[in-house]
Amino acid sequence: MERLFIVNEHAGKGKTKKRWPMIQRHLDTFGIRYDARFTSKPKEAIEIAKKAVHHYSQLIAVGGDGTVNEVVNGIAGQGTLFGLMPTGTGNDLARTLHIPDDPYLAVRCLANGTHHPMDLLDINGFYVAGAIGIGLDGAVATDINLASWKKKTGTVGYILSMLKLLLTFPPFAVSLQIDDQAFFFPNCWLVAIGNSKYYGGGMKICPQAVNNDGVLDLCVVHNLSRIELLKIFPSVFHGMHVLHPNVLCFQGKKVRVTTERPVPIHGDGEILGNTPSVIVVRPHILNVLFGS
Ligand SMILES: Nc1ncnc2c1ncn2[C@@H]1O[C@H](COP(=O)(O)OP(=O)(O)OP(=O)(O)O)[C@@H](O)[C@H]1O
Repeated sequence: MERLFIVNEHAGKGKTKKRWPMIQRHLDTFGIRYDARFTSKPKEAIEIAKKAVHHYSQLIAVGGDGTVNEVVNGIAGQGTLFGLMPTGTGNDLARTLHIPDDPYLAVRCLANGTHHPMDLLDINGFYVAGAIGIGLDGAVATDINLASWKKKTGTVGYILSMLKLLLTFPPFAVSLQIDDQAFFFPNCWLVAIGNSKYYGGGMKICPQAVNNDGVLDLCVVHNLSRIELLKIFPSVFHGMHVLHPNVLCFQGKKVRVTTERPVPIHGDGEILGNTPSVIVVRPHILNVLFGS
């Protein structure tokens, strides 16, 4: 068998459970033969994917960005083709790869089989397909992941967490070593490192990021009052925050992040511990199926 679908029925607050039978019908319509495995607990998709690379030439994640990152971590560097059916809440990688939300159109993309190599971010041996956030947004991700009702309410939970942390999270001093250049920001809110443009369900945090250019893009938000930060926040959905003089963009291949106190890190919404940290771009390490 050529294709394995790894299905997280818990992704998308019940959406995946409803969508999977539709996806199956469309797969039959297109005459696509496949096997399917369902995850029974968090992180299991990594193990399923690791074993499946020996038996399948294509692995397709059915879920959101959490499921995507788990499958990606099981297959990166193995040459196995990676595809996805977006049935999660945020679906940021699907947005980047132009894979439609509609199950019929998503299956049609898969049937067309257009693929290209893509870069990934490597943080302490863990791969991230979209973007990493350090500081304020890491604290927001932590807050949401700790309160399951906030996860369930989606955007409402996100906005409530963001407002709470905008009022309470203290800025931090950060040293960045980007390749051979050193920077210091004494009053920083967040450092985002993008392989792709999006995180957090459509926030264009690193608008210049291209996921197959062999470089990582950084966005540093610093030296703003809480009120100013609140004011520029909506502009991130259009990537216009980078026009503000206190939002700085950099590019590189490797970044070392050192902070005066440990601050939280997330990768595509999953909690990845605290600083200090080193993030490296791994060029063309994953072959991905994409839409038109
Ligand atoms: N059987 C399971 N029971 C509970 N949780 C699971 C199970 N299988 C996987 N998970 C976890 O579900 C979490 C959420 O999945 P995922 O991120 O794909 O969906 P989402 O949060 O709705 O979408 P997005 O990340 O795009 O917003 C993942 O962290 C994954 O580890």
